[in-house]
This record gives sequence, C-alpha cells and structure tokens, in this order.
Amino acid sequence: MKKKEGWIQTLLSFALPCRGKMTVSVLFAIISVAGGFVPYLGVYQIIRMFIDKNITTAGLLQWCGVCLSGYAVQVAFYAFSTMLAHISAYTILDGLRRKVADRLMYASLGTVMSKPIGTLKSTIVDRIEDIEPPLAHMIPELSSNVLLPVIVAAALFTLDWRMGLASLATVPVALIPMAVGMKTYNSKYAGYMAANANVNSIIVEYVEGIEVVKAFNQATSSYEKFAGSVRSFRDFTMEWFKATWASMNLCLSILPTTLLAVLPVGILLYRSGDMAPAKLALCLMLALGIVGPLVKATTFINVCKSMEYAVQDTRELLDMEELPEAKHPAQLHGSNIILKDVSFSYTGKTQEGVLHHIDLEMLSGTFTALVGPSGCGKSTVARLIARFWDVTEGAVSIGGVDVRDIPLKQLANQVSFVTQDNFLFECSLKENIRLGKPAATDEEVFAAARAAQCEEFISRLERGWDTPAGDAGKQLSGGERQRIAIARAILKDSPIVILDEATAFTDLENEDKIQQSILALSKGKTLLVIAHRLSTIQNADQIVVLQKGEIVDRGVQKELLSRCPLYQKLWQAHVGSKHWAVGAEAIKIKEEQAYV
Ligand SMILES: Nc1ncnc2c1ncn2[C@@H]1O[C@H](COP(=O)(O)OP(=O)(O)OP(=O)(O)O)[C@@H](O)[C@H]1O
Repeated sequence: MKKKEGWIQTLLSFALPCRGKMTVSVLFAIISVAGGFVPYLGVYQIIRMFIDKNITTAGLLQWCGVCLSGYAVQVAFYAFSTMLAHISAYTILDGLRRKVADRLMYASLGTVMSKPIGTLKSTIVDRIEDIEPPLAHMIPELSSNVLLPVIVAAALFTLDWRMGLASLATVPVALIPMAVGMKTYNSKYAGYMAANANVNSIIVEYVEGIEVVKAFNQATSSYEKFAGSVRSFRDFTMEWFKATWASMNLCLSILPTTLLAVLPVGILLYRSGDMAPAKLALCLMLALGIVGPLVKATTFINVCKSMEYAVQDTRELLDMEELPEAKHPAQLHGSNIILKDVSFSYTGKTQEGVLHHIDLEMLSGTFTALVGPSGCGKSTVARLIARFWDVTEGAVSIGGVDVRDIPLKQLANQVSFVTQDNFLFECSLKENIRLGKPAATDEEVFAAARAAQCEEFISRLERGWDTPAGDAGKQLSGGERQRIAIARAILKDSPIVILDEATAFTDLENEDKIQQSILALSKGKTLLVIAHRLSTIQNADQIVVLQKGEIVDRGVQKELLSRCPLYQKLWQAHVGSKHWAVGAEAIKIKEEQAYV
C-alpha cells in the first residue's frame, strides 16, 4: 500500500510549480533579517564612540547611515519577499482549485456525490483559502521571527558565551507552561474542527432547505438546531480557552523576561572587569531583540495547525479516484447503444444491486423509452450510458466500443443528457443555452431556443435573453427550465440524446410545448427517454418496461398494452391522471399519487 505522505510533504508538492519564487522569497527574507541586525551594530559603534569619548560628526553620521541602510535593506527585502510569497501563494491556490475541479470532473459521479455539498464547498472555497495566509506570510515572517533570534543568540554567544546562555535562560522556563497547555492541543484542535464542520453543514442545510423549512413551518425547530450547533461550538471553544489561557499567558509572560537573567550576569561581568561598558550595552540590546520575534513565532502554532487541516482536506479531494480513461480517441461506428448483461450496484456490493442482467439494444436513430415504477432503476440505466458510473458487471457500448474505452471528452460529445434537475448556471439565459456549443453564434442560440419553444417565455422577461439565470429561475416554471435545457442539448447536436423527464405531471400546454421541443431535439438521433409522462412516448420505437432492476417486457405501445400487466397498470394510472387534470385542485391530488 502507498505510504501516506505527511502534510508538509504534501504542501511542498503543492508549492512545486512556484519553487523558484518561493526560494527567492526565503532568500530575501533572510537578507531582510540580516539587514535588521545591522542597526544593532551601528548603535553599538555609536555607544562605543561615546564611551571612548571619540565622537565626531562624520563618525556619527557614518554609523547613523549604516543603521538607516540596514533598516532600508530590512524593509525593502521584506517587501519583496512578501510580494513574491503572495504571488506564489495565489498561483498555488489557483492551481489547487483547478486540480480539485478537474478531479470532480474525472472522478465518478458516485465518488463526488458521496461527499456532502457543504464539505465540498468549504474545502474548495474556505479550506484552500486557509493555505494562503501561511504561504504568503509564514515564509517571510516565520523565517525572520525564527531566524532573527537565532542570529542574535549566536552573536551573543560570540560576544560572551555567558551572556548567550543568560539570554536563553528564560526560554526553557517559558516552555514548561507552554508544554502543559499544548498537551491536549492536537485532540482539542481536532474537536474544534469537528464542531466547526458541524456548524458549517447545519448552516448549508438550513439555507438549502429553507423552502421546505418554510413550507412545513419548521422555522422554529430548524433555527433551534442551527442555534444549538452554534452554541455547542461556542461552549467547546470557551472550555478549551479556559483550560489553556493560564498556561499560555504564563508562557507569554515569561518569554519576554530575558533581561531578568542577562542584566545580573552582565553587571557581574562588568564589575569583575570581564566586560567593557559598550559591549554590555550591545549585549543588553541584543537580548531585548530576541523577545519580540520569539513571541510572534508562537502565534504561528495555530496557523500551522489550520494549514495542516487545509492541506489534508484538499489532499482528500485530490485523491478521489478517477474513472480510468482511454488515452486515444475511439473509432465509433454509428451511435448504437448496447447494454450487455449489465448489473450494477451503487455500493459495489452485488446483494445491493439496482440493475440485474440488463440486455438492451438501442439502434442508431431510434427512439427508446424506459418506463417503470419509481426507483426501478430507469435513471441508473441512463447514467451508465453517460458513464457517470461504471457498470459492476457486463458492458455498455456505443458505436460498437465499450464506453470505458472511449475518452471522457469524446463520450461527452456523443451524448446529451437532459436531467431532471435542469440546472441553470449563474449567467444569462442566452449563455446558459450556449453552454451546449460554446462557439455558437447568437443566431444559432436563438434558433435552438426557438426549436425548444423557449422564445415566447424568454421574451416575456424584462431583460429577455440577457436575464441572469438566478433572476429568471425564480420566474420560470419547471417545464420552462426543462425547455432551456433542451435548447442547450439541441445546440450541442450530439448523436445520442438522453432525456430524464422532470415531472410526472404537467399542464397540457406545457406538455405540448415540451413534446415539440423533444421532437426538434431528437430528429435523426438515438433517443432514450426516461418516461414519467407516458403520453410523450406513445410513438417510441421500443418501450422497455423495468421492474426492480430487471426488464420485464419490451415492445411498441400497442403490444405492451395488449400483454404487459405492469405497463397496463402504468397506462391506467397515466390516463387516470389526465382526467384529473381538468381542475387545478385535482392536479395537486394527482401529483401526490403519481408514482411513475
Ligand atoms: N447515488 C445513489 N447512491 C445510492 N443509491 C442510489 C443512488 N441513486 C439512486 N439510487 C437507488 O437506486 C435505485 C434506482 O434509482 P433510480 O434513480 O435509477 O430509479 P428511477 O427508476 O429512475 O426512479 P424515479 O422514477 O423515481 O426517478 C433506487 O433504489 C435509488 O434509491
């Protein structure tokens, strides 16, 4: 089994495309730190001039200039270092988001759908963003905050090893309460992240389900659930804070007390004649210089931890298994679709199978309809043809080639899938239709929309074709949204069209328009309709009746009506529902009863 790599290794692999810029950024940070050290030396020389009574204006100006130059180098290189670190950080973030998006595209739909939408959103938007501050700030800041005390301590040891030791004397003392506070840090941080994820998912559920919440008057109980999770998040963080604030504050109070040891040692050395006053002044200045950066470095502990989680969550998405893909374009012969002894289970376990030994042939240019009770596996058949999942047993082929041997892009060009969701993207209606063929001219888009019977309702909208889908979505009926999706598929003009009908029931006018748009879409194509409205499939070349994942009969409508009890039942239910359509009240009742 492949050994799981550590998060730092993973982060470094993310940073690989920017390794040049990152290295230069670190180098600049080091130069900046070295520049920051120069003023200490300048001040030391000035103090020496005073003590030796050797003060000259030129000497003073010279050392002031040295101090200023050192400071200028520190500031300028720090700015360059942060700039490079930011450019690298955003380039890395951009690359990561693209890679995750690619993974979502090439992983099986099942793998993607097994991740809660809240988790996907929070990883792609928030968690990846969490990697930016550490990358952009930690490199220059951490390198200076760690490197500067190290250089200063080394300088102190060089000047006098006793002063060097004294300057570090309080550090181990400060580390004791810190170690106590950090004892449960990993488990507490994990708990914090879990509580945070819980709040996130409850917020997403609350917002996404707001329609149901309102419809079923669940505002109070849903709000309580939401408020409860926020409360428990607050309680958890408060408890953690209470448990650690004393030790962490103790650590932060002890860390800056370097003078407590340096001052007495320095005075003793001075009195014994081992240390000149100028050297003592320099040692005291240097000792003070250790404190600030060290305290700042402790704040990076949390930043590192949040980055660890962000890197791991991102890695998890990047590790999603991709569907194995053929490398070379396949030679397809027509657009026949053949399912040969196909069995399928969403879980991969045979005993939980949804389809059992399906043999089905759809010839090029013919119209096939799949009917059957709800949950019998109609949509699953369609998804296997579009290779949203791979079959568990058997094979699906298009144009004589197993779909697993057709590159995904080529397959996507072969098949138009109009699903029940009729998802509209956040752009204008015109652009939503153009998604079917990005290079299409406006005229081609309008022609497709006309063929899909969209023109009339789009012209009713104030901004017409340019209405943003979000605004339009609120004003469009389910049937109208479906016609937009059909227009998209007409424009795509692929040889195979799969239509998963949206609703079991629609008003007669809408049904007629949908019928006309399907007719325009399916001219000369291999058409597969997952039928909920049996009136739309009466003229199908073959109607396939599914029950519990098995084909129970197939034929044209006339044949099935004469011999297939299940089809007769479905037809009766459909015809019955038509009668109910007379009154608006009745429509509601029948919608609840419709089970096809
Ligand atoms: N992503 C999934 N993961 C696990 N099980 C699923 C998934 N999608 C569907 N199923 C199950 O597979 C079975 C067949 O579902 P499918 O959607 O193919 O039925 P259908 O005949 O199209 O139903 P409907 O007419 O209600 O749309 C059902 O029992 C369903 O619960």
